[in-house]
Amino acid sequence: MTDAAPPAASPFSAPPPDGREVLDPGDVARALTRIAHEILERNKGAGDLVLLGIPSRGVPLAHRIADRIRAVEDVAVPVGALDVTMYRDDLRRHPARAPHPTEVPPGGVDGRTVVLVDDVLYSGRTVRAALDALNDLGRPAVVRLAVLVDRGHRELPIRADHVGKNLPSATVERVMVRLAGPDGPDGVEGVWIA
Ligand SMILES: O=P(O)(O)OC[C@H]1O[C@H](OP(=O)(O)OP(=O)(O)O)[C@H](O)[C@@H]1O
Ligand SMILES: O=c1cc[nH]c(=O)[nH]1
Repeated sequence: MTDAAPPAASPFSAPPPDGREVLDPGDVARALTRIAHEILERNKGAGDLVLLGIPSRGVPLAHRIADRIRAVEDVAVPVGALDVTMYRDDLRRHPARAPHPTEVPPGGVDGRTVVLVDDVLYSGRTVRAALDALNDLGRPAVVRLAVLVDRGHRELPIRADHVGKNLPSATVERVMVRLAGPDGPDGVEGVWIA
């Protein structure tokens, strides 16, 4: 007999029949507000900041963080979109992904503090692709990463600087982020996929 520790608790550790809400609209709003404040603190203000959202949900999230920064500092931080489709390392396995437009704000990224924004951080492969995509746009002074949810299970040495919520999860789960507008009310759901 062994004294093995029980597996780490997961917020959705039993197979939920229809998914389980792990963040509600208020949780999402508070997480985005905190991320905006953290970005400002770390950058000592909004100077030279550029937010680049990774499609699809990273783009509206970047705009929402920028709205919060404007409310605090009265500065309109440039926001753009960074498509990573052609930089993915699984392109051969999943060639049918539709690219989204990359939109670089006027002023570009050279010498700026670029904050990449995405909804979920999991293996880290999307962020790896984003760093390659960014490299083709210019040379930022600093690149940081903000995510609404970090669910662990990294496959690459990548970490986020600003995390809305750390959600322990099992690999047989999928974390689904819903954003007000296209997806209904804001929320984060854990869905059992095995
Ligand atoms: O860390 P990773 O393992 O790369 O996973 C995280 C990525 O997975 C999801 O994107 P997905 O490719 O599902 O596309 P979507 O944004 O259109 O949902 C999510 O939006 C992140 O971009
Ligand atoms: O659970 C996951 C894993 C990757 N991407 C997501 O959006 N959710």
